[in-house]
Amino acid sequence: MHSVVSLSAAVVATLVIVTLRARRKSREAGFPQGPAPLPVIGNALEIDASRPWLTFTKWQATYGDLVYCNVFGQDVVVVNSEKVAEDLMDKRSRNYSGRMDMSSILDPFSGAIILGAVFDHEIDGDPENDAMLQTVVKGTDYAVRIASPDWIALTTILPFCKYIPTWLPGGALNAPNGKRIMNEMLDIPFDITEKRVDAGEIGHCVVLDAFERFRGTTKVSDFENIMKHACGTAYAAGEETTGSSLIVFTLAMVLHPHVQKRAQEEIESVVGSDRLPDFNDRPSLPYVEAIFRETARWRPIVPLAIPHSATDEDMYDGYVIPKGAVIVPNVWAMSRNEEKYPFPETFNPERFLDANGNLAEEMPNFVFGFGRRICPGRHLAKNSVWIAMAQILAFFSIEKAKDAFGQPVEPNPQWTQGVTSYPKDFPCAFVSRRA
Ligand code: HEM
Repeated sequence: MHSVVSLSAAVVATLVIVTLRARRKSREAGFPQGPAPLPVIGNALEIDASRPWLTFTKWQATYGDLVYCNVFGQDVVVVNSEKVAEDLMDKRSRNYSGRMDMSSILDPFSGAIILGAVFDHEIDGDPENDAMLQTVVKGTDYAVRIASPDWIALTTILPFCKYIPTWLPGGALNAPNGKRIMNEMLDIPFDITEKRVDAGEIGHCVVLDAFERFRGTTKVSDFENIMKHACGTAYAAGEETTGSSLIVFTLAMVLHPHVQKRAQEEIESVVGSDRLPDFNDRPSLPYVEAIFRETARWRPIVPLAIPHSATDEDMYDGYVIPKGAVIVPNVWAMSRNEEKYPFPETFNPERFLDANGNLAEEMPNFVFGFGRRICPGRHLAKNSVWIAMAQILAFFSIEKAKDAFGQPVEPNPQWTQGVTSYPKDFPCAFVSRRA
């Protein structure tokens, strides 16, 4: 008994000493403040693997806008405010535009949008039998799953999990199988589109534009490979984010019928009910615009953006940012800035308007990231999400679903976990407002 107690005491004492040393080391190195790391694993156990932005936002109260932590030996610097994010990632973009060495995971997120815009592809008939759609959906689904924080954490600790055969439980994310899925996502849409380009059957789209400008020239080396990656990632990045924004919007409308009603009244007074709103109406629909902005702020769909990395060591505000550190823009914390957005948990489009109902507060552009890595699809997203919202509001009322007794069902959705965060399926009803 005695020796067990002494052994435990020795282990505890050793852990305390190593922890204190690790903390002293990071203080001496001049890193920003942060929680004390444990040996080897650093702060990994303290971070909520499924919603890390909540942990980082909690740390902001204790350590401020720039927080240092360590995850399995990797330096991580979390940026919790828009100002610091702009100072580092916009003004010193050259140093903070690297990505972690995770390109096989993240590349699928660094692309453009929707099959129509990229490939001039129309989904004809049954989506289940649309080869292009099915290939990219499968690829995107795989990419989203392997980029989730809990899968990354698990495979960092137990790398063999990536190789569990597909026929065993847990084998759905088998890496060689995933590679095949991802290759198909790159090859199949491109091959289909190339044939249509050659047959002169294709309308204006990203691929046609690139073919006209670069095919057969020396301006781009390895044209086919670059095009495949650009187009494959295009769908992944565009579809997931645009769709997620509309799901958040749907939830907000179900939960806030008075907001929806005011938007519909605005549309009716400006557009009437004989046609749908279009882009020319946008400046005359400030309340719809405010809903669009508040949706982006209320539940940012990419709560930690996509981490950057520091190319070289840097100094900021007296702190050292180590070379190679992962820089995490905590978009979630920025959206919870109470000075700018009082009662941030409340969905309140009026916060973007003045007393006369005119737009007064800018679009929360931080939801699109920073610096050289800022989302290149943001202009497209700002238009495609807005037009979808405006036309849905004009055509439908989004209401609570009713149960078997005709009683409204309160939505209480679960949220997806991963690079993007949005509500999983929840009951609601789209009721047509037009005969
Ligand atoms: C509401 C919709 C969208 C949101 C909230 C969003 C957000 C983001 C964010 C936060 C990043 C990371 C930026 C950073 O690292 O600082 C990003 C990257 C990216 N987004 Fe978007 N995005 C949206 C729509 C789109 C669309 C429609 C496209 C394509 C047409 C797109 C293409 C990309 C690409 C290619 C990157 C990677 C850029 C790079 O690594 O250099 N996004 N997006």
